This record gives sequence, C-alpha cells and structure tokens, in this order.
Amino acid sequence: MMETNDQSLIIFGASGHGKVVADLAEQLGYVVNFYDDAYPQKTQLEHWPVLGTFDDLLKLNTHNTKAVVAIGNNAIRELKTKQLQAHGFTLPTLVHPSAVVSTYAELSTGTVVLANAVVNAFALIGRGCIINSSSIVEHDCFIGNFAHICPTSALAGGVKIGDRCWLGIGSQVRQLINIGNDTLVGAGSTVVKSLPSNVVAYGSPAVVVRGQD
Ligand SMILES: CC(=O)SCCNC(=O)CCNC(=O)[C@H](O)C(C)(C)COP(=O)(O)OP(=O)(O)OC[C@H]1O[C@@H](n2cnc3c(N)ncnc32)[C@H](O)[C@@H]1OP(=O)(O)O
Repeated sequence: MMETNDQSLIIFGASGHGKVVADLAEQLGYVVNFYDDAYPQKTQLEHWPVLGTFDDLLKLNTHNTKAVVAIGNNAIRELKTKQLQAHGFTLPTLVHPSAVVSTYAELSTGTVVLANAVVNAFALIGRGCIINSSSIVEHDCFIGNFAHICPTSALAGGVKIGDRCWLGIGSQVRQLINIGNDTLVGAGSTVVKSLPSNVVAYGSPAVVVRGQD
C-alpha cells in the first residue's frame, strides 16, 4: 500500500489534464501518484506511477491523505470528487505559481487554477472547478461548482456561471451575464446575452444551438 505524507498528492484521472495537474502539483512541492480505472492495463503516465483503480483508492487510509480529481468531464469530476470527500480525503485547492489570484477572491476545495490564469477581486469560484491556462475571471464573478473555464476564456466583471458549465477555449462573456447550469459555450464564442441551463451555444454573438444530450 502507498505511504502518504503531507507532501503526497493522489490524482484520480491519468489523462492529458492529469499531466497538467501533476506538473502543477510538483511545482507546489507534492509527490504525485495517479489512480485511474485503466489500471492494471495502465501502470504509468509519463514518469508518474498509476497505482490502482478508483475502488483501490477508496480502500486507502484517508486520514490526512490529499487527493484531487483531474477529469475534464464536469459531471464525472463532480461524482468522483464527492465520493472522495465522502470517504474522508482532503481535497486541496491547487494554484499555479504563475496564476494571479486576488487576496479578495475565494476558491473552494478541489479547484485547480492553471498557469497564467487571473482571478480578480471578489470573484467566487466553486468546488472542483478548472480555471484553465491564461483564462481571466474578472472582479465579482461567480463560478458554480465543477465548472470548466477553458484556456484563454475571459469573463468580464460580475458574470455568473452555473454548476458544471463548460466555457470553451477562447470564449468571452460580457459583463453581468448569467449562464445556467450544465451549459456548454463553444470555442471562440462571444456571449452577449444570458444563456439558460442545459444548452449548447456558440458563435459571435453566441446563440443557443441545441439542448444538451
Ligand atoms: C486544455 C484543453 O484542451 S481544454 C478543451 C478545450 N476544448 C474546447 O473548448 C472545445 C469546445 N467544443 C466546441 O466548441 C464544439 O465545437 C461544440 C461542442 C460547440 C460543438 O461540437 P459538435 O456538436 O461536435 O459540432 P460539430 O463539430 O459537428 O459542428 C457542427 C457545426 O457547428 C459549427 N461549430 C462547431 N463549434 C463551433 C464554434 N465553437 N463556433 C462556431 N461554430 C461552431 C461547425 O463549424 C459545424 O458547422 P457546419 O454544420 O456548417 O459544418
């Protein structure tokens, strides 16, 4: 069984996003081990060991054991994160050293803020979110739980994003806009009107194209 200490971090999800989170965690001084349901076919991700499946992870002693879920799919990330929390794992918030996070912003557990992201004053970021590389979350924004703000997306002041929303790469949202839960905004879109829950919207200006599957 794996020995854990204060500097150990378990990452569930040995994928591309997992690599980015592992790289960030190492820069913060953690020693990284992965778990993934592809085990035992997959025993390594690059140089990082993959030690077992999600069920194996749930058998570990959770006392003081830190874990984070690195899965891009928002609903699956939510499910696995909640299971880990229910089992007593500690879910840290990971902020890349190059990210700029206002001392007046709040980040919740299990959220990762990646390289060059900016989270400005009085923004509130929920649990298990991905604030991806070079994205900008301006002042007074509210980001719901398990949302993903993809690389280079920019949210102007006071934007409200629902739970499990996915803001595609390079998208932009005008100030004070509301986006409902589980809505996907396509890559490169410009959102100038509020969007309901459970839709796919894209384009500039973004329009609702369909409901979520
Ligand atoms: C680190 C990382 O990698 S994070 C991941 C970042 N990835 C993203 O942000 C991807 C976000 N996903 C998208 O933008 C996708 O294109 C979606 C979800 C909006 C649509 O995907 P699909 O339903 O598969 O649409 P599909 O690719 O079949 O395209 C259907 C039509 O919509 C158009 N379309 C698709 N996406 C967009 C978009 N973002 N903006 C404008 N038009 C679009 C296509 O050109 C196509 O038009 P056509 O019928 O005239 O040829």
